[in-house]
Amino acid sequence: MDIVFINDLEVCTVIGVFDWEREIKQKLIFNLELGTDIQQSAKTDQLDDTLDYKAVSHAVYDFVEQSEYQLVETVAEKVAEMILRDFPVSWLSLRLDKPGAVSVARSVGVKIERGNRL
Ligand SMILES: Nc1nc2c(c(=O)[nH]1)N=C([C@H](O)[C@@H](O)CO)CN2
Repeated sequence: MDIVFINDLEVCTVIGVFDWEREIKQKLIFNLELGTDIQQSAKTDQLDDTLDYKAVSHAVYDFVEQSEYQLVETVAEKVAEMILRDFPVSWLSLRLDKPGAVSVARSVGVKIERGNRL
């Protein structure tokens, strides 16, 4: 299995459990490892034959920007479901940071793995 990665994708969105958090937008940062097969595209040198990291990045950005979940867990799960459904990805690792959410920590968040490693 090969990996296409996306680092430090930032999205401002409604996220959080407290009343004040429903009134503002906060930054979420995504780091993704996407399991796919890059061998065909390496032979043909054609974008159509690979996982387009630009297309995935914009799909994640648009999905999260329009979402209004309370927990980072839910955002992570829904983004993982969308990627596995809409792109040629068999397995993924997703780290979601909510920087500044806890005053005594630089960042907090979740990391999940979904799908099957081929
Ligand atoms: N495991 C989680 N813990 C907490 C979350 C969360 O999404 N997952 N969220 C909050 C609040 O929204 C917090 O980010 C506000 O500072 C608290 N704990």
